[in-house]
Amino acid sequence: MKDALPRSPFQVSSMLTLVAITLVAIAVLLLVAWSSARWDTLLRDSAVPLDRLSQSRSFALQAELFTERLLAGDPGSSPSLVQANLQRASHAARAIVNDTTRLGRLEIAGPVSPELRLAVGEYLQVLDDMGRHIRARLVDPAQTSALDLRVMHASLRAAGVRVESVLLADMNGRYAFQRDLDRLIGLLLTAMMLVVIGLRYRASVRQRHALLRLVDSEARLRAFAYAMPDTAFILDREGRYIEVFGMGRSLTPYGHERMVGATVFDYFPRPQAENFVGVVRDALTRGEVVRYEYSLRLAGGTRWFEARVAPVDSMQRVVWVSRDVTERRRAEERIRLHAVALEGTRDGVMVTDLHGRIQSVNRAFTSITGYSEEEAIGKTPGLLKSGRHDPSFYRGIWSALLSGGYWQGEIWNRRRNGEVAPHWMSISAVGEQGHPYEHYVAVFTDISQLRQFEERVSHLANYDLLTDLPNRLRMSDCLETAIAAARRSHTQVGVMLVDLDRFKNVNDALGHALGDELLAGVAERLRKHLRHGDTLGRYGGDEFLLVLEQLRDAGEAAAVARTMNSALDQPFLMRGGQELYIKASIGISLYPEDGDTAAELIKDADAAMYEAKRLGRNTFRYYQEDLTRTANERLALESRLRRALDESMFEMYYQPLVALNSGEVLGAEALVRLRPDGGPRIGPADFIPVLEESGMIAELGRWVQREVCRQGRAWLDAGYDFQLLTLNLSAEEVRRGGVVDNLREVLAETGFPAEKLEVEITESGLMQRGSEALDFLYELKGLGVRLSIDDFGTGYSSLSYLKLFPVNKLKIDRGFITDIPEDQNDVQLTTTIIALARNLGLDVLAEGVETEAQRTFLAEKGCDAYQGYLCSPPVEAAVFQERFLHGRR
Ligand SMILES: Nc1nc2c(ncn2[C@@H]2O[C@H](COP(=O)(O)OP(=O)(O)OP(=O)(O)O)[C@@H](O)[C@H]2O)c(=O)[nH]1
Repeated sequence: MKDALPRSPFQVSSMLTLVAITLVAIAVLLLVAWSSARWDTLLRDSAVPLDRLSQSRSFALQAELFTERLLAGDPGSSPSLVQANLQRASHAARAIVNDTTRLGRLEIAGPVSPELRLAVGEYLQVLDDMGRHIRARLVDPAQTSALDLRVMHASLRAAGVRVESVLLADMNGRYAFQRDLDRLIGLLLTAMMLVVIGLRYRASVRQRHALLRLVDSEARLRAFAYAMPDTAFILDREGRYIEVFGMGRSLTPYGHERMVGATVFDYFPRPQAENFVGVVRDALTRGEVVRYEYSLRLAGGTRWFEARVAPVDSMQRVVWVSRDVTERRRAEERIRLHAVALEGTRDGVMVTDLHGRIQSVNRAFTSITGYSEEEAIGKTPGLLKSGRHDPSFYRGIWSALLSGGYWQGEIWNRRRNGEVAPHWMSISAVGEQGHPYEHYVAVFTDISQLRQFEERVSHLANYDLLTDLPNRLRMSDCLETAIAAARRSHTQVGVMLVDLDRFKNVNDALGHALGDELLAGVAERLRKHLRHGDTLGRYGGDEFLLVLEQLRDAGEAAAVARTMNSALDQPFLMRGGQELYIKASIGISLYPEDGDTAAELIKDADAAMYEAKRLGRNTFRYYQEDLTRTANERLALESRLRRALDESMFEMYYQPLVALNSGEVLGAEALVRLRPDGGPRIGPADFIPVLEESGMIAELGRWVQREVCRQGRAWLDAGYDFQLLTLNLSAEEVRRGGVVDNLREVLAETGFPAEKLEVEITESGLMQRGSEALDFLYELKGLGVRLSIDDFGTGYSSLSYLKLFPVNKLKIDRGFITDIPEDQNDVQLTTTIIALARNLGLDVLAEGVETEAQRTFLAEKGCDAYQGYLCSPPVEAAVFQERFLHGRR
């Protein structure tokens, strides 16, 4: 599109000047025309009166002449002719002031001045006198002589001269204005000439300036064109180089001076040259700038150019500005390759601004995290928070980025589907060189598989392939750790080496494969019998190592050894259907007695194991001989108790509970005893701890509850009434759970009234369970049974707890009663416990009352009831019934 140029102020003023000059010229021409017309008029106005005057004088002279000729007798003259001439002379003189004469279309009617009118009047006067003189001469020539006529004529001439001078004076006046007018016109013409000359001069000066500016501008443009970094050509439509500009011309393969005049066909292969000419013609045809990209083979290799081809319409030429875009194309290519690489990489990439807002993510980000680009952009990386790291972890990342601009490490992220996975992440702060940071770029890899692999490798390094048990290396570490922990907590660690007996025979007889299967079976069996917190490993060959932590005493290790031995009692069923039996010999060593390093303890256990082998296998041995003996005794007791449980060798004894004020037997405390079985006598104080440690206590507890309720029901059914039967719950029994359920079941089954059953729990047992005890007691209480706290005073009851416990009774431990009333401390304590119970609204019963003095003391202090030898020791049910229930039927 061609734009109309706006008019410059210079053009506008030039035009105004031209118009003004034209108007002035027209005015001057009009003035000239007017002046010339006036000149005509003036000349005519001046000539006509003079002419009339001259006619008048001429007619007067004629009249005079005809008079003389008539007098002289000339027949050609006559009086009428004289008269006619006189009249004509008079008429002509009058016409000077009165007559209007027409000259063509112009009417000459000069203004008549009074001076003229006066002069003409005088002239007519003289003419009249002359006419009279002439007529008088004609009548009487003697009277009036020719001289008279001559004199008259002279008067007439003088009057005529006066008229003439007036006329000339008039004319002079008129000529003065006309001359002024002519001078004015002359001045105007001169001024106009000067203005025109001035304008012409100014125009020529301007033209010169414009030319200079043009030259200057062209020089600038040329300098600019030469200095520009691009290459520019002016080409005609045939592809001929008209001019070459620009610094970039050095990039042209040919010296540009040489190029001018040549055509593109001289330098480029025909197809390419034709393309160039095509572009030139396209630009010319379309009349607009055409863009065109092309490449040239130059000395340094192929280079790319981007051309803008602009038509110069009027000349049928184009300006071809060509820029070397090789670097840009390479940069673009690099960017494209980077983008492709970024999109193609398996690493997740996330770019955030400095506030942590995600601005861009790649494809791998989406595949690793499950979040699409749209979902991620604008959010913060908090999107991926797994909850596995505490705030200080993230603070650490930020402080590393802010101080060093870089962080690298493992981070757990959450996928969109909620899965949590470990990622190895590097975060770098990035920005243009020399500028502050603008973005953070986080690159991360999902290392779940690597972790799994590492775990697998670590598993392989630490675990045995066949049995999947920790291997020797791992077990040594594990033992070291256990020793360190035991050292801190002052507890014992048991080390047990389990070596299969005659395993070689299995291999030899049945083959290695079956041996392997058996080994795996043994590992599985031993693992099943592990206690919580113990660790089993394969130490090598057919040897297993067991680390027992938090060991209370040596006996506990023996119990475990027995469990392991008996775990192998059952045959192993092989895949092939064979049943195999295998036994093991076990060596035990203890930390800290036998050593305080893993190596030492294992060596000791090994020695003990060889001892067990030597003693006939399928047994265990401590590293220290006497420990083995004690353990054996303990094991013997355990098996005796086991048998007693299995064969119902336990029985219940009942000790009466007596009201202190009335002496009435209120009921009995049921106490378990072991029936004589041929072995040494053994009381509850000895067997209850063993039962507790071996876990048999729960079984015994269940039996006791059932037996007491059964007996109570039987007595009630037989018509013996009593207030209550109490039974004991061991703290271990409570810990193992199931008491409430069992009791509920027993009460329901036996039909024994819950309100007649009292459950005693030791104070220390309750305290061990802390706040859980409260829940337990309420559950128990919910059954409707009574609750009492046994051995009160021996623990460290918190009063606040005591207030909360839903108990009915406190039982004062026998230890406080024995020395009453002699021991003042005991007296004081017992008195306080009784007062405390009263204050809390609880019943109070004293155990172990053996003397009357004790009974009296307790009665005085307000104790409710007692039990003890003063009334009766615990007795068999039948005896109790006989002695204390009979009278109650
Ligand atoms: N199948 C199988 N056998 C193994 C493996 N590791 C060790 N053994 C074999 O286990 C046997 C261990 O023998 P020993 O413990 O020395 O002797 P033993 O026959 O068990 O007899 P005692 O230990 O003295 O009761 C050797 O025959 C070893 O070859 C294993 O991974 N697979």
